[in-house]
Amino acid sequence: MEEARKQPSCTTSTEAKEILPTENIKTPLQSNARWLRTYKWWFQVAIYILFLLSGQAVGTLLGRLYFDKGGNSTWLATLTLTMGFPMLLPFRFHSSLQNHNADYSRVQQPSVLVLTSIYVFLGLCTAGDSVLYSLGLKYLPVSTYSLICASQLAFNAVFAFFLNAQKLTFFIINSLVLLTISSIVLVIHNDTEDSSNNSKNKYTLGIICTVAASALYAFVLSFTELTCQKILKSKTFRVIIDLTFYESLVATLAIVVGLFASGEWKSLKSEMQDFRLGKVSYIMTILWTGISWQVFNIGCNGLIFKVSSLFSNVISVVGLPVDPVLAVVVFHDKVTAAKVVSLLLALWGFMSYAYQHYLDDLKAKAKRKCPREVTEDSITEI
Ligand SMILES: Nc1nc2[nH]cnc2c(=O)[nH]1
Repeated sequence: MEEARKQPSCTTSTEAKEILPTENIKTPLQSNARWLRTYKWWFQVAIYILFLLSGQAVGTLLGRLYFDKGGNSTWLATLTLTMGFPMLLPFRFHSSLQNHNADYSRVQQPSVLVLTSIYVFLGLCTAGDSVLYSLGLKYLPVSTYSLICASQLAFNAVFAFFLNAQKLTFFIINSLVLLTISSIVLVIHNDTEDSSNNSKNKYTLGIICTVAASALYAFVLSFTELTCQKILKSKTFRVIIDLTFYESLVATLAIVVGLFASGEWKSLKSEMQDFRLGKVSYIMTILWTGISWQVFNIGCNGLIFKVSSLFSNVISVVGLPVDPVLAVVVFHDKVTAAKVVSLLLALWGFMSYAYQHYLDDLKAKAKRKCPREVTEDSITEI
């Protein structure tokens, strides 16, 4: 694979360090600055991972609570994936006040027209993905659904290779394979749920929706990374919040149109009254599901900007077996060997991906010390 395809994302730790111009002569002050920058990067990545995993876990569990206790609206469930965007307003305001951030002001900002087109395009794709995601979940048994959903990693690898020049090393492919097997193990565990009496047509529709959702989701992640690389060229908190805010705003508007056009909104009042935990719990469940998914969205976009779209997707798939384990605590589901094995495989997959980043870091350090001697041979690539 040619040299030009090497850097996968808008900002890997490696890349962030390679921006520094002087190679060999370092004052203690420069070394300290580099050390601080590296640890700041790891800290930010850890926070975004936490946002993604906690948002996904709580959003999924509350979504399940909604349907378990009498909720029935697919459009409302879809809306919760994007409707939490107003909670980002204080962060937008706060980061506007800190507009003097060096990284932000150094990069020439794209025109309003370009930005609006990107937000509208990504928002509509996200709305489409959210509807397909919810329809898939409605028409398919959880097991079949999870199996097909795991394909989003493969879709992502393909999109990231072509759109983001993502390098596919041995450890990254190993990670993708382990994470896919981890999802399959979960499916085996859930096999009994396949006896649902969905009609054949609905089952086929569910499969088509889930495959399309997986492909669209993978495309949205890769396109977001491409936007970061080629158009935004900045990875500040403000840019991440702006993208998440406007993307969710457009997606929410599109989903609200769907909610009204489908006529489902008419049944929401009676649904709230019949909710088994009461009206207040109904509103709280919807509200907190929306907040959780928005936390997930920040984590997801943050990881795309700081690392790569594929890494963001890997973390979200690592989170899949976390949900059944949390359900053991929250819903008193049974602990099974399959759940534990799936979780261990997911962790192993994650470690494999993280190890690749460690190798990239080592390579970057060696390159700084001795720029001419380090070649791409130190990394196994396909
Ligand atoms: N297709 C798809 N849509 C999502 N929206 C939030 N998470 C996901 C996901 O894992 N897959």
